[in-house]
Amino acid sequence: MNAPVLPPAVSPVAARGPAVAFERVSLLLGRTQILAGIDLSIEAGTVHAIVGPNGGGKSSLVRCLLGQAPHGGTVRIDWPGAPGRIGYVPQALEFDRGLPMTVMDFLSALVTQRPAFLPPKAPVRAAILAALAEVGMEGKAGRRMGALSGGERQRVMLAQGLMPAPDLLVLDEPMAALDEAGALIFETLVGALAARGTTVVWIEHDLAAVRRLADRVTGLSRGVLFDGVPEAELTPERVLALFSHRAGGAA
Ligand SMILES: Nc1ncnc2c1ncn2[C@@H]1O[C@H](COP(=O)(O)OP(=O)(O)OP(=O)(O)O)[C@@H](O)[C@H]1O
Repeated sequence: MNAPVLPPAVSPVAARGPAVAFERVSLLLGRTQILAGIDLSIEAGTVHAIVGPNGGGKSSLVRCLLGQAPHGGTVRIDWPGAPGRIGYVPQALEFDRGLPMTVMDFLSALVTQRPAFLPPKAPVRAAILAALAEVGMEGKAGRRMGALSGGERQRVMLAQGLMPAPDLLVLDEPMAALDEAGALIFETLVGALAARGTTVVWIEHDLAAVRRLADRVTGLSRGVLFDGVPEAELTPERVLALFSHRAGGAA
């Protein structure tokens, strides 16, 4: 029998995610200073939320973390042992309504090395179906990506971030298009990942969800405006100051 290609989406095996350190991180795009002097520590195995106004640099910060932006300063990912798996759920993506690609095609193209549109091998197919079930998308593997609703697409993106279970999970506004049931599924998944020691870096606008789920929260608007435990940091005054802060401007 072939060894399974992918472990279950969320395995109960104890694991520890990495710590992440941003040291004097800056990002200049054109003449705009997107990030300036970011010093930030994300502890291993914590759920760490990043909040802030539109354009404040949250997605840019995670692009620096993922090695996708030409930043200054240092980003360190300190793994407890050998480097583990990084999962990434990007901000909502649009798909052409006519795109002839099913949910199964899309996920198997992302998680296997096989040419797109070839049916995945049985263990991969089983892992994809399990991940879809975890995000409440059972029975929808044959649907076209272009025919999904925004929330369904978001659930598929979440499923791909879980395959296989990540040790570091980076989420960019994962709840944006989710309905109440989807938000509940998301919260349950984050709880399960936190319980297995995954480090979760989570960009979010829903501050109530951040209060419920996050161990720590950073307020970001070009620089770090606050950083700490949500109950202590998310005071009405801090939130008002953060969201009225004007980020960007010429360097
Ligand atoms: N490739 C780019 N070139 C120039 N400017 C960019 C580029 N990408 C992003 N920006 C600018 O960088 C700033 C920060 O964008 P970013 O997407 O990081 O913000 P954000 O905090 O994630 O915002 P939102 O909450 O709206 O998603 C914005 O002003 C944006 O216009």
